[in-house]
Amino acid sequence: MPAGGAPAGTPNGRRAPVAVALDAPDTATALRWGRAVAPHVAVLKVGMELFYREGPAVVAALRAEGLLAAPEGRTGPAPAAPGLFLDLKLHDIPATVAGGVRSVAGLGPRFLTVHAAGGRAMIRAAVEEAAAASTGTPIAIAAVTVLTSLGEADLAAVGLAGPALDAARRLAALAVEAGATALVASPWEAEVLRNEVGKNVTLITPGVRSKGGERADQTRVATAEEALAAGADLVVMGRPITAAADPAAVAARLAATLNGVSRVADLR
Ligand SMILES: O=C(O)c1cc(=O)[nH]c(=O)n1[C@@H]1O[C@H](COP(=O)(O)O)[C@@H](O)[C@H]1O
Repeated sequence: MPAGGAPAGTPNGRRAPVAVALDAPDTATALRWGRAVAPHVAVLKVGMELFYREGPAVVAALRAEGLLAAPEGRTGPAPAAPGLFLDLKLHDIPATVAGGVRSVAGLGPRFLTVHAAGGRAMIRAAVEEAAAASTGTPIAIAAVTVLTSLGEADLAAVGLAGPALDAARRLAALAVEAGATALVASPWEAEVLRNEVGKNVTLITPGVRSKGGERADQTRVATAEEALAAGADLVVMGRPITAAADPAAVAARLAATLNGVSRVADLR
């Protein structure tokens, strides 16, 4: 049992560097999934489907059950519960984005997403507001580079100069320069981005699937092991876990497999 009395997610007591996307239609479903996976993973992600319907109350409900760490910060060498990844993908004029950050800062997210394509001033506004409004654990502004659902033809269709790797590099550099301390990209870009932004930026990769697994709407995909080996700190997984017959078993298996692969010991 790790210090702090947290349940052991992996054989050595570390939580796996996985953010489970709770893309649930309601709080009851999110709580059910959260109970199943929280003992095994470092982060729970609340995104637009759940947050638009349930609002801040869903975060309070997850915390009330001990499924999310308290916003005040660490209580010991091992986190008592997963951290909150609030995935709202803010993308608007700087003042509006700053207002959005201010409105959710009290929820104590460990990560909060903005679209890097919103530009330097917007990202800087988010970063500054996050620093000013944080009430506990610092909020990392995570800039989403090129969505993992997009392929090369999609980039061309929206007028984003590709290939995806170049677009991700460009957006990552801009975001880090504007103060973002986390980046979201596909596993395909992880190695290059890691080399370019250094080790102090948290690299988050969605688009994670098992070998031959159902891609659904994802395009630039790899396995969790591949993503971590390429330099990711945290992999995001939703449906491969939450749509499984037994999400707890899938999360436990994943945690056991990833134990030892991760670069960061107790991400949260
Ligand atoms: O910001 C994200 O988390 C994100 C960025 C991205 O480029 N691609 C992406 O899939 N995501 C999120 O990661 C999760 C992936 O879910 P699954 O495809 O079900 O594993 C979803 O909640 C997406 O909103």
